[in-house]
Amino acid sequence: MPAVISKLLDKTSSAKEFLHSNQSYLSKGIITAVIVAYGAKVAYPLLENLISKPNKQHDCVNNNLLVPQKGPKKSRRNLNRIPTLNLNFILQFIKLARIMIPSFICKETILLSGHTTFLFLRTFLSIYVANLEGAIVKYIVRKEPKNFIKQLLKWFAVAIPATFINSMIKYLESRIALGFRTRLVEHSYKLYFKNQSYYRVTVLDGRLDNCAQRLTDDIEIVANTVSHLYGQITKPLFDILLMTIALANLTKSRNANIVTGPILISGVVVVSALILRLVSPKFGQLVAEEAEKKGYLRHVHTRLVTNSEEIAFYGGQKVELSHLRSAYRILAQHMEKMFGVKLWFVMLEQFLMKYVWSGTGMVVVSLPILMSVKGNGGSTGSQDNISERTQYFTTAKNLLLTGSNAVERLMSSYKDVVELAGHTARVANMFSVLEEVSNGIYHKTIVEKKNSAFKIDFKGDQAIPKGTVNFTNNNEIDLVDVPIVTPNCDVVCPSLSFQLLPGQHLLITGPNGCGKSSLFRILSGLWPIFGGQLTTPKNSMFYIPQRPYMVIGNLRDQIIYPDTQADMINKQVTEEDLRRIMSLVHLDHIVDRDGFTVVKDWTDILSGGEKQRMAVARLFYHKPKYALLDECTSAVSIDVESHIYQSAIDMGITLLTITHRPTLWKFHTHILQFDGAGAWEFKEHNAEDRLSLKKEKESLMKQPVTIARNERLKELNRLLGE
Ligand SMILES: Nc1ncnc2c1ncn2[C@@H]1O[C@H](COP(=O)(O)OP(=O)(O)OP(=O)(O)O)[C@@H](O)[C@H]1O
Repeated sequence: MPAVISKLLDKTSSAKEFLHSNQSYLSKGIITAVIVAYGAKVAYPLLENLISKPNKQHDCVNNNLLVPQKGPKKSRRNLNRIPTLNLNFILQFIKLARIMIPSFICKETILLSGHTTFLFLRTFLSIYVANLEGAIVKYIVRKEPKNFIKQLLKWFAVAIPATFINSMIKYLESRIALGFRTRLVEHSYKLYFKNQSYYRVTVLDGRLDNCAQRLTDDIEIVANTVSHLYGQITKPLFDILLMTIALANLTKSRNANIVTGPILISGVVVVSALILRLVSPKFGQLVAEEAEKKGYLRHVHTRLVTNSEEIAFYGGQKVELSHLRSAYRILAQHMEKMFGVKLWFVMLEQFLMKYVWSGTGMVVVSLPILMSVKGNGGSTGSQDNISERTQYFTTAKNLLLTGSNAVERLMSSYKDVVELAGHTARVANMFSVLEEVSNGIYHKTIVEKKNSAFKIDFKGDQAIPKGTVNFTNNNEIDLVDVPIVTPNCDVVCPSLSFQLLPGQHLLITGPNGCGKSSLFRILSGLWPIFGGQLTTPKNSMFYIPQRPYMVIGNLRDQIIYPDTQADMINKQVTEEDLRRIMSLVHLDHIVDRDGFTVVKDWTDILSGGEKQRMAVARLFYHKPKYALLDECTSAVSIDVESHIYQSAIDMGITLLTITHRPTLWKFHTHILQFDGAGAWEFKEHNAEDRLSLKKEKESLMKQPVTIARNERLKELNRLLGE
């Protein structure tokens, strides 16, 4: 608008005179109007959203987010809101702000104070430069080269603090963003690792679609945007405030009491702000959807990397590529849609802010001229008067320009705030879900099973784990009527009871999917129990899966995991001890080859059998009371396997073994046999008996097929767990 005013004034000297006499009314009017307009712009949507009812569209948005179809009211309310500027956003933002700025005096507040000071200084500098430019123009008009050079040198001198202040503003903005991010990351890690939430949130709960995306990208965007918005909003506010004061001082002596212009400008700005508000796309929702789609694409990539060898063996690249393409296409289509709606919104914004406002400025400037009595203010005055007026005009124009830019920045930051709402919603939802999960509250889409022998209690869609878990120092495992229930509330076994004492080695058999590994998950406390009573020794169980996990680090780290080197030293375990353990599992050649300290990608460089033996080395290092062995030696040769089992028993470790290998029977004293239909049998086991059953089965297999033979074979299979 000031540019237009300037052009207009350049063209007509009478207009120059007019501005000279009416600057006060014009500048004050414009500034007041834009402040009013901005206030209306911000306040209107806030009020509107505070009183608005939830949108119907919510359900379909959140179906993508794996939100429970029939979730409890509180969580549904939180997750089903379209992220936008409303009360929910304010509450979520306050929650995050308290994490980002934990106390009145902390690193972040010190950085923010510094940032604010530099923003304030920057505004002062703008006023100083505006005055300086006015003086430069004055001396040009007066043709006074000496004074001109003096002012020009001042102008150059100002460049030094100006560049310093500008750089400091950018530097502090980045530092604040990093500070906020660190606080949010620390908080999220605390929640993510509390009570194994990282496992529970994916397996037992269904509310967070892609935690990794929220933990990384969303947190980063929230921190950066908040830090950026702080400057983006504070600086224009300072600009408007100080420019208004400067302009008021500048035009003090020329006050005019005309109100038509300010009213007209205020009206136009308020109406254009309302139009923009009315047609503004739901940026918060759009960015939340974009983040979700980006998260899915990342998830597909991660799966490909994790399972690259299996995929390569299968030659599954065609299918994987199609998954990746489809995930990318969904993201790209969404972004195209976003760019589309942004395009016409930005067009409208530019049209209203730049052209409608400037047009109104022209009208306001021309009104008093058109309405003034001929002959008034038409004189050109002396050379000095002209140069003074030119200086005055240049300064006022610069101040107006800065002020109007500030208003434009403020108004366009509304869009950023709405986009921030999208990311804030994702991060705040993640925090509340993690908090609930770490406290044992899970929500998942569950179809209630009516005809199960065990009845799960539901509150809404939330299954209530009613069983009790006692931790004991007696080293016994005792289950009384404990059902095996999956996270989807499938009852695999309605009631299981057995007691095991140290030295009683248990063999667990049964068909696939009958609940053998689930029993381990229950014994380890990963899955909640829905009934009965479980007594288990505390911190005395060590689980080894069929596909062992290799940790980042060197060979020593693989053996002692999850201990650290410091723990190992505390336990007075030496590298010599580790070497002995490695030779027990026949892995001494790896120690000779790689040593204990070389960091390698052990998942890739060790064979399947070596990885399993490494996991057993871990068991031997920790020497727990109980070992939960889930087909953990299926890739190990039978002779080494027998040697490993004997060593474990010799170390005093009590074994609970899931295996399909009959060669391992002899190492166990008890057997738990599931039939796959919910029934089970727990009894003492005699290795001799099993051997004779096995022999009987082998001889039956050689006999001709009869009904009696088949029936007996079935029975033998049941007894042998095959
Ligand atoms: N995270 C999970 N969410 C939902 N259901 C699960 C989950 N993990 C396992 N299940 C289900 O629980 C049932 C028992 O699984 P479990 O892993 O205990 O079987 P298993 O007896 O160890 O079988 P296998 O011999 O094949 O390893 C299966 O039907 C399985 O699909």
